[in-house]
Amino acid sequence: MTYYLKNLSQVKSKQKILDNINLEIPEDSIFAILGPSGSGKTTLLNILAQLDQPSSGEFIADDDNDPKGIMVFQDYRLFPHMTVFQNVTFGLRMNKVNKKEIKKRAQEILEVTNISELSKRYPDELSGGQQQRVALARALILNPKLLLMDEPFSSLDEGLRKEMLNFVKQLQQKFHLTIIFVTHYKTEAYLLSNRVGILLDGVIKQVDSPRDLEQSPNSIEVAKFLGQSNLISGEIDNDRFQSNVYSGPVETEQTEQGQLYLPYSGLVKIDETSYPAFVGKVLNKAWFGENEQVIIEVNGETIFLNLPTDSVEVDHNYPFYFKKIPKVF
Ligand SMILES: Nc1ncnc2c1ncn2[C@@H]1O[C@H](COP(=O)(O)OP(=O)(O)OP(=O)(O)O)[C@@H](O)[C@H]1O
Repeated sequence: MTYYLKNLSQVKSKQKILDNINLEIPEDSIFAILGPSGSGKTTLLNILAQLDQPSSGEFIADDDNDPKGIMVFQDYRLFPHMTVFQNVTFGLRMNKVNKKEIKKRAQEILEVTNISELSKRYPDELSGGQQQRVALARALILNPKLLLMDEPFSSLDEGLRKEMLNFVKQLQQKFHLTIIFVTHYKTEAYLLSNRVGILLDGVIKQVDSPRDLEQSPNSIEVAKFLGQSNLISGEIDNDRFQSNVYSGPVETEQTEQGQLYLPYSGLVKIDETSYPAFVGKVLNKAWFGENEQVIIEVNGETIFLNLPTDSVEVDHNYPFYFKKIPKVF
């Protein structure tokens, strides 16, 4: 089965919040939607969960007349006066499923989500991570085909967030779920999914793998939103770029002026390739694991790069290379 978002638009208070969204999401996969605050992520998920109607367009599936996602909310939305067991089984009780079946399903789901021993506690007796597991269990017990996750881990600290992301990946594989996960954290989107859609001002600007997004953003808006890149202004003459940092061939649609896109990671290397970039002096570097953030000076301009640890030394000059012909927006 494949889910299709076709020409989806949403207008509220005469303001266009979503503008002609078209997406194809195969079942048994995780699709991440990455966008800043206010870009329309929640508005989109509300439509996919049938909590709201779009102004135009449709959400359909080729094997399901009435596709509807189950939401897991950012703020958990647990019922404070109910125990974990009562929260998790709420949907089944509302659907009048018999008690024996409820108990059996609850046992399985509580175990899978590692909260069996918490079943008698109330939400205010749980940590944020535990509450999020309860919210997940409450959704999973309904056997959803499509799970919609709205920034579910944004209030967790970094370590726990990574743990929960891994957990979601495991759940996806175990239950063959289709998950649409919205977030404004790039690392969350990249860790979870190999297919990420960038939502800016209600428009899906690009859908690609994390690597392709980083190495080949299709617009300066996407490049700026992804951050972690140097943008160098210069002149263009016959597909050749002229600037203080780099002068040479580029890939561009601009004709007079543009900005050279140099992401911190991935495009500029110290290893020799066919595309010489520039010579720079290392001013400073900061270690973070296998990579270092290196600050270099090129003809008076400062450039940030992530390079393999110990590949350069402070106060030395090095020739740098591009992996491929760089892009100018
Ligand atoms: N009912 C409404 N009437 C008018 N404007 C609305 C309405 N609902 C949302 N908006 C506006 O639509 C835009 C998108 O809102 P939405 O909540 O979908 O964004 P978001 O990407 O989920 O943001 P966040 O990450 O902060 O939750 C915002 O500018 C918001 O103010």
